[in-house]
Amino acid sequence: MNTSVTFGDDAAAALAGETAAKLAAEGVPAALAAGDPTLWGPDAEPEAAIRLGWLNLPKSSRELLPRLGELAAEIRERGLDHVVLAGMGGSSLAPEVICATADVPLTVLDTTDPDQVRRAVSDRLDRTVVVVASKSGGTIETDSHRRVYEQAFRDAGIDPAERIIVVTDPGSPLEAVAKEAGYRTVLADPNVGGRYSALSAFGLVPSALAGADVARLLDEAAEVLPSLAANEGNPGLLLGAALGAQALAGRNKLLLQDTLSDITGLPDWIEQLIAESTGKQGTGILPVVGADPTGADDELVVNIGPEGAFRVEGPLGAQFLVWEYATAIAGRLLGINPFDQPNVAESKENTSRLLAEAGEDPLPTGSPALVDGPVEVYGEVPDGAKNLADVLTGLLRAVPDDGYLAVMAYLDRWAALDTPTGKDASLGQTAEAWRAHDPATLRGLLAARTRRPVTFGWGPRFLHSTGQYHKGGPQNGVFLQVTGAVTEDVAVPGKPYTLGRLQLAQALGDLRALVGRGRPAVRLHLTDRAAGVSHLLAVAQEL
Ligand SMILES: O=P(O)(O)OC[C@H]1O[C@H](O)[C@H](O)[C@@H](O)[C@@H]1O
Repeated sequence: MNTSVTFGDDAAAALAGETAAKLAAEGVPAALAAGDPTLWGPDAEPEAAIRLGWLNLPKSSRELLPRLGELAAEIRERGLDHVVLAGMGGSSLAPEVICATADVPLTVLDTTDPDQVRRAVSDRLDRTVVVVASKSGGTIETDSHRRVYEQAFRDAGIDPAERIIVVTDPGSPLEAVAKEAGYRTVLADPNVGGRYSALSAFGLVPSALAGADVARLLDEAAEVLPSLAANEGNPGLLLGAALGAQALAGRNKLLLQDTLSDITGLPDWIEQLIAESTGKQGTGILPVVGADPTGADDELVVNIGPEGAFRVEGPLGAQFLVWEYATAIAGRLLGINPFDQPNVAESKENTSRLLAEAGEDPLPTGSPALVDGPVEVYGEVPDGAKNLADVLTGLLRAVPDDGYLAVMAYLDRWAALDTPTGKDASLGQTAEAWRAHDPATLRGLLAARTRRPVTFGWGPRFLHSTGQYHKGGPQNGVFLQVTGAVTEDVAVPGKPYTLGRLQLAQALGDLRALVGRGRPAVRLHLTDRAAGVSHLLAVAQEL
């Protein structure tokens, strides 16, 4: 199956073509194919030297296939048909797309929300196998999920060693834990960064266990691989040239559309790849998922699939590789290191500090600037703001001409599915009821009231994705956090914090990093989650 990049208009095609030709004249495709770490300048070289393994994965990951086949057969034989993946960012976004595209069920756990974690843990525990995936082996969310599941299995009289499978880098603290506990472990290629790991053990292990055809994925990637070494007919070069050159020309908001392709949810994966790779040193490309084009000057619309002017067509395995390649190329054009994420650590450190300093006391939330029904508003609100509508209007007004509004919801992603719909409700009515209670609906409501891009992220998931861009990219973002009261918390065995406390500390830690940069940022706290979401959406609707 062919992989192609198509441009809608002559100007866009010419810009991409000229830029690609220049890169080809500099020998970039051959150098990248040979794994040359000098392509991003001397500062990036040490990191690039250990981050180009993704170019070999279509071949090297084949070695994993027999083991994956065995593991999948084993869990099937033991009747374990509920696969849970605990992993953040690069350790879960690819399997989510792979499994959604293959239409096989996978429960992804990339949250600290107590309700959402409880929802997963109380679902078919007797038939559950948990893949604990972390490259560094030190990610706090994933560590917490492992601890919560270990406890839940023990409480149910199940030996965790029969149910937990670990994917990590050789030598990580998680590998040591797994060895000690007797967990089956698949070690990943350490020369591949998290967000470039779709075709590594991180992408393949959970997907294979869930029933996706991962051999086919590698075939699809292997088919496009030879073209990535070429100066002509190289879709990765052309896409990267387009993304980089367009961003340099000011079109640095990348609207990702998923229309009529056979692939489900690829924009969420691209979002992390592009935002974390390019959003640094005050520059970068902001991916915007789920938005309609507004025609603004800084907007670049790219479609996955056969629709639209500027589009990338090809099967999922090839798309992964082509977008990774394109991101590396765009990084070179933007003059940044596409393999590090220097500003992600800052929020993590703030979170740890907040937890350590508070001890057993409540976290330092401050007092609300105003209260509107079930919504408390924290942070700087516009002068004279009397209610939530004034606050939202103020935030929208604060977005600069070249900026964006980021909505970040630290809530249960699936809570809207609990909305009672009545047993005779049609599919359409049910979907409408869910939409009306889904915090993600806020994105569209606010986007309808501004010409600037509005992004939406679930916290803490986005901290491992667009969070890097928010803090490291151009400082023109305006930020709206939503947190919610916790009525039933989840303990993290062996740790002094609960999930609810960790979640709030993550929100406050990131807020601190944003406010510290002088960015307008407000936290809305829902004292009653369901009522708060309804109120928030009703107010946004009426703006
Ligand atoms: O796989 P892990 O080491 O647990 O990392 C998971 C994620 O967290 C980090 O914060 C990075 O910013 C991401 O790029 C990474 O994918």
